[in-house]
Parts: sequence; C-alpha cells; structure tokens
Amino acid sequence: MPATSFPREDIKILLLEGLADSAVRTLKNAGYTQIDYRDGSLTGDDLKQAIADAHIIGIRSRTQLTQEVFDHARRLMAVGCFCIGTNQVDLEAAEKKGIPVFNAPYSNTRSVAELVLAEAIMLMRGIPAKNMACHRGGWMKSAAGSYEVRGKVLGIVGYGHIGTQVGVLAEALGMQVIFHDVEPKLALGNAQPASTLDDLLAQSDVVTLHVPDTPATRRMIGVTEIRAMRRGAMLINASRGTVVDIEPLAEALKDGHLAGAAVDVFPKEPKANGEAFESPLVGLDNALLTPHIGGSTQEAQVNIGGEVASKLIRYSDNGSTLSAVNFPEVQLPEHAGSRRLLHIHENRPGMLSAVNEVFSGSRVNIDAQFLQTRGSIGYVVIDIDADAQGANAMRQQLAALPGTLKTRLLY
Ligand SMILES: NC(=O)C1=CN([C@@H]2O[C@H](COP(=O)(O)OP(=O)(O)OC[C@H]3O[C@@H](n4cnc5c(N)ncnc54)[C@H](O)[C@@H]3O)[C@@H](O)[C@H]2O)C=CC1
Ligand SMILES: O=C(O)C(=O)COP(=O)(O)O
Repeated sequence: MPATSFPREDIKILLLEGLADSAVRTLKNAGYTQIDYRDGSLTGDDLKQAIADAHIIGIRSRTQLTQEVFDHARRLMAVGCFCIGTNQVDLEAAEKKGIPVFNAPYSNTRSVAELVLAEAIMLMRGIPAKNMACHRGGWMKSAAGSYEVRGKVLGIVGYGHIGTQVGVLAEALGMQVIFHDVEPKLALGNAQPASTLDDLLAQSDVVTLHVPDTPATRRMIGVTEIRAMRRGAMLINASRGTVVDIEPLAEALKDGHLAGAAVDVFPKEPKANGEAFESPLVGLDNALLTPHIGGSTQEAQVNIGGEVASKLIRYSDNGSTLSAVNFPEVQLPEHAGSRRLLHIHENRPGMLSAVNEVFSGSRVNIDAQFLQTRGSIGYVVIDIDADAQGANAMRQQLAALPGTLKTRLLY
C-alpha cells in the first residue's frame, strides 16, 4: 500500500447517522482504522466538538454542516454525504475552506422511484384512509373514489435521475407521463414535457415532486399551486420538505380539494428515531406519511456506503476529486515514484504562475502537473521528484503563498 501524507491510521473519520456497514468495511479495508461511528445525527456544540479533530466526516441528510460548523473543523479535508441531497451542507463554506464534498448521485434513485410508484397506486385506491379505518375496527369496502393508475396522468416535477426512473416505471403500468423541468430534458418512453408547471398541475391526476432543495424550489408548491391542481388529484413529495407549503396542503386534504397525499419529507424532521414527529398532516386519514425513508433500503444503503467511502479514500490517498459536488474535478493517475503535492487556492489570476515560481527557484523536478478550476477555487496537483524532506519543504513554501486555502502532501 503506498504511504500517504501521514499514516492512514492517524486519519480521524467521524461517521454519523448510522451509515451502512459497507462504509466502515470499505474504509477499514483501505487501512483507515480511526473511525468514530455514531448512530444518530449531532447538532450544536456536540457537532462542533465532534468535528473539531476529524479529517473526514460522513453524514446523511440530517446533519447540518453550516459555516459555523466548518469554522470549528480545524483539520477537515473532505465531507462524504452518504445520500443524494447535499442541501444540508453549506457547499460554499466548504469550498472556501478547500474541502471537497462527495455524494452518491444514483445509489438510492431506484429505491425512491419504487416507493413513489407504490404510493401512486395506494393513493389512487384510497388505501391510506381504508387502512386507518381497518385499524380502528371499521370496514370501508367501496369502489367510490378508487381508480386504477392505468391511463391516468402522472405529472413529474423535476425530471432528473429519480423523476425519469419514476416515469419509466409508471409507463410500464400504463400511466401517461408528463413532466416539468427548468432544463431541457430528453423525454424517455412516451413522456411529454408540459408547457409550464401550471399546465402540468392542471392536467395531472397524480403530481410527484423530484426537485432538489434550492432557493427556487423552496415553497414552489404553495397555496396557489395546490389549488391549481385538479379537484380530487393526489400529491406525492419525496424530494425535500422545503418544497411544499405544508399548511395549505393540510387544508386541501381536509376540504377534499386533494383526495390524498403521500409525504416522505417534512419542513421539520426529527433528528433521530425516538424524537417526536409533529406535522399539520398528522391525523389526516388521506395522508400517507413516511419518515424520510425514500432511499432507505438495504440495497441502496449498502451501495451508498461503498460508493461514498471509495470516493473519500481516493481523495485521501490519491487526490482525485471525481464527482465532488463543489470542487474542481480531477481524475488523477497513480503517482508511484513521485511525491504528490496538492494545492487548493483561491481562483484568481496569477496563482499558477506563483505556484510555478516556487519550483523554478528550486532544484526540484516536476514529473506531472494537473490544474482544474471551478467557481472561486483552483486545484493544482504537482507530482515531484523529491525525497520526503524536500517535498515537505516545497509544501511549506506553497502553503505560504497568498490565496492558498489548503495544501497536502501524499508520499
Ligand atoms: N426521500 C428521500 O429519501 C430522497 C430524496 N431525494 C431528493 O430528491 C431530489 C432529486 O434527486 P435526483 O433526481 O437524483 O436529482 P437530479 O439532480 O437528478 O434531478 C433534479 C431535477 O430537478 C430539476 N430542477 C431543479 N430546479 C428545478 C425547478 N425550480 N423547477 C423544476 N425542475 C427543477 C433539475 O433540472 C433536475 O432535472 C434530491 O435532490 C433529494 O433532495 C433523493 C434521494 C432520496
Ligand atoms: O439521498 C437523499 O437525498 C435523501 O434524502 C436520503 O437521505 P437519508 O440517507 O435517508 O438521510
């Protein structure tokens, strides 16, 4: 195993939110032994204290990594989001500190899509209310308000990885798929783009949301949009709780404007199992509520554990940042025979020449150099022919350059 800047067993890894065993196994197999594994999420001072000495942190969707938290993370070099969404991380704050953030963009896509399809069927059959009635000793045997999904219109808002999967599965059941996205998208199967969001809302029997949490999607489904949906239509939200205004949704379910809703994500979610869940939707028989488990399947979690842990290891061992969400992406070859210097800096004119200046004044030979910039940061990787001491001296000179955010040396 090639040596890294300091021994792998000295690299402290904090894993929160009960990540799958595959994450721990992958890290241990690569030689990382200092793993602080915790089942729940952390907040406030507990999080700041726990992250203070960590070199790598792994989280899921609950842990909020804010600017303030990053300010306490003195040694942090990488973040792994063991999920799709990265809205829980202040990506700009991470970027400004030279910390790449990795996620698993596809590993739970199918799990969410399957749940959504099942929910579409459940809602069209009025199962949430019938199930509740049975639990209360009632019997609601009736075809009133119960429909097949075949031939019905499914409106997908956000036609990305999950949205397209939902569309393909829904067509297999004979649904007619329309979609709305802010980007031009290749329509799969017989899906058709709606001309506007309003057009989609007006046409759909079931509307399902698959947009990320962004300033533009926050409360994008408010009272106006809910009332623009067809009377008796259904709404599914397995995206983020911020996307739907929950009070008007509760009202529409109570007054029958909407016949049902399936909601997996909420504006306020408990931080851990066992903490009380509160929502205006609680107690409504036509609301199918799930505790943010769209991506919580064995298959998804095992795959995510291996995928994100591997990305963190590659960055730690080799410097590669492929598929980082906030960082210049560099896919690097092995560096056997060379010492590798990583220099993360503010992306401003003259940085590269300042870096090269350091080498032109030295007797150190450069074997290879890679540069990539993105947004406000630049990332230079320099493979050099030097002994450990010489390489470390070069690293110190690079670290002293104005505009430097972080340097690392891989032996
Ligand atoms: N409930 C759960 O457990 C899970 C929830 N999610 C959520 O689902 C979201 C979507 O995931 P993916 O499909 O993988 O993401 P994606 O990035 O592949 O697709 C999102 C789509 O939304 C579109 N979009 C963005 N802003 C929009 C707007 N204002 N109006 C209309 N369309 C807009 C994008 O152009 C893109 O096509 C994630 O960001 C995450 O928040 C993801 C996994 C599990
Ligand atoms: O992948 C995502 O974005 C999700 O929402 C799933 O998050 P989780 O891993 O269940 O906390």
